[in-house]
Amino acid sequence: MTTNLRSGSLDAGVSASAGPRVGVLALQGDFREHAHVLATLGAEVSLVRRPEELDAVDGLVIPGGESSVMDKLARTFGLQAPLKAAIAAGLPVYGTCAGLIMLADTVLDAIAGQESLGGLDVVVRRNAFGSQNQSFETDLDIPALGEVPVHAVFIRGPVVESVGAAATPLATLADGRVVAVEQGNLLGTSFHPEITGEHRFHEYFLAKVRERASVSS
Ligand SMILES: NC(=O)CC[C@H](N)C(=O)O
Repeated sequence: MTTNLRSGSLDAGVSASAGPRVGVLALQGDFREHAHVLATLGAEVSLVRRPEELDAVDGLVIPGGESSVMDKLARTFGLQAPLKAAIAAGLPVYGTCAGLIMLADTVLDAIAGQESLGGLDVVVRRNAFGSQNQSFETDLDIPALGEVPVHAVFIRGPVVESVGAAATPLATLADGRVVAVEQGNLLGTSFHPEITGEHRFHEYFLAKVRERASVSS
């Protein structure tokens, strides 16, 4: 895939404007797709690979990808501790798929030594729906996002096996399994709105970012 994105900034093409400053963790995974959606919605988007790039944003998206790799790279790049500190300090963070795994307090079926950042009071199970060729799409009723169902694509996604007292389920499959959760400034989905043209999750997240940016400015 060709791209104009570089660390810490977004080149013309997906133009930045005076919207809220939102970073996308760009260690691995589909960070370009998130950057594109966020820029389309008017955010001032930057890619985050270094602690100082994290300091410069009012919100962060952790993309889909491979959580065990993202975890390793976060530690290698010295980002794990700053990310944990930012989450604890109330930075709005939205994680999709691997990003949800990164935000979960407890991860089942992790690889040996895999760590999450935590923050979301949930237990998630990796690869809960099977392998890549068992990927599927479905429509979800998500009242918090309006009456029109959300088209959701699952690609080796995690399921939220239990939701602790601090977190709230936002979406469930027909069989009752939880696939989207919220906790204060944290948002996580098992699926990938960034690849379906569905912008309501990003809009919902940007509202949190704007609110926090206005309170802390
Ligand atoms: N699409 C995805 O982000 C897949 C997540 C991946 N299975 C993981 O464990 O991180």
